[in-house]
Amino acid sequence: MSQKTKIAITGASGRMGQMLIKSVLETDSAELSGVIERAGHDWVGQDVGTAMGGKALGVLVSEDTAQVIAAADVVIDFTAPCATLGFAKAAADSGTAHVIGTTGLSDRDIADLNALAERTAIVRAGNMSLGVNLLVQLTKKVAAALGEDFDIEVVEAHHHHKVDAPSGTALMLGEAAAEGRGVNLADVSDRGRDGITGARKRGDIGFAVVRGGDIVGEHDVMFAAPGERVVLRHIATDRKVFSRGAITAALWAAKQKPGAYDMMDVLGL
Ligand SMILES: NC(=O)C1=CN([C@@H]2O[C@H](COP(=O)(O)OP(=O)(O)OC[C@H]3O[C@@H](n4cnc5c(N)ncnc54)[C@H](O)[C@@H]3O)[C@@H](O)[C@H]2O)C=CC1
Ligand SMILES: O=C(O)C1=N[C@H](C(=O)O)C[C@H](O)C1
Repeated sequence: MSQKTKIAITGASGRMGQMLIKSVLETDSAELSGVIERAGHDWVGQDVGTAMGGKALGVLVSEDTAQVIAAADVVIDFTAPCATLGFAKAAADSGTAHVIGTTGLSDRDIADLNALAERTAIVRAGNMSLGVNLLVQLTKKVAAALGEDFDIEVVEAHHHHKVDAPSGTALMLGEAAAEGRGVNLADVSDRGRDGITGARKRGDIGFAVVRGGDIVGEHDVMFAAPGERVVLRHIATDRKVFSRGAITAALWAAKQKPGAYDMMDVLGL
């Protein structure tokens, strides 16, 4: 019988942390080897199953990042940028593969993660769902096919707890559109319209952000020309789509050499 992949989860009490724990438990080829929460959190020291309101799982919530990560084949991390960098250092030190869903990372954070990926496999994506990664590919193709007569706007909507904007997914879609057009997103990105902005600049890629209620995650890429519009849309209604993608990435990452990977590598898209 082949051995199960040992998976550790960070941010155990979070919206995604809890969803990821459930997804690991539903995966026959994986076992939950440990869970981490930030130091001083109420859940630390409790059985994670009972902390989540269910039956005991025999896994205690730990604040000992290095120990939990070293004991795992792969750590899945959907938390916050400052925490993710610390987890990545621990994962590189122990050679544990690292799947990162955290968004809001700065260019500097990403450069630091790429350096750490020389020591272990890191899979990072602003969205781990199959549908969004397909949408990224479609966006690149449509942007390459349509010229600058089509203004590109990325519109995203999320729940009122979300702390970063535009979403990681919106930025992935913007990057894909820019790549399809053969331009750098940084040169054409328009992220903050307010007041007398002047007319839209031809070739810009605009971003618009909605925050409200319990919206799981919705993304439109609009190509708007005089007389017609093409709209590519993804709507997530259940966080399971992200956690299932992350488990697929984790099982894949555990077998990879050190390197920086994304969901396109995992899914072969
Ligand atoms: N890539 C993807 O497919 C997806 C990414 N996300 C991203 O995942 C992240 C988390 O989202 P949610 O679960 O909704 O947030 P949340 O606020 O519900 O949970 C965040 C978790 O991180 C922990 N945490 C925060 N700061 C920490 C620190 N300094 N050290 C240790 N732990 C810390 C918190 O205690 C909490 O358990 C966000 O960046 C979000 O954008 C969310 C869904 C899908
Ligand atoms: O914070 C969220 O909830 C989500 N974050 C990711 C993002 O920033 O794109 C992915 C998903 O849309 C949900």
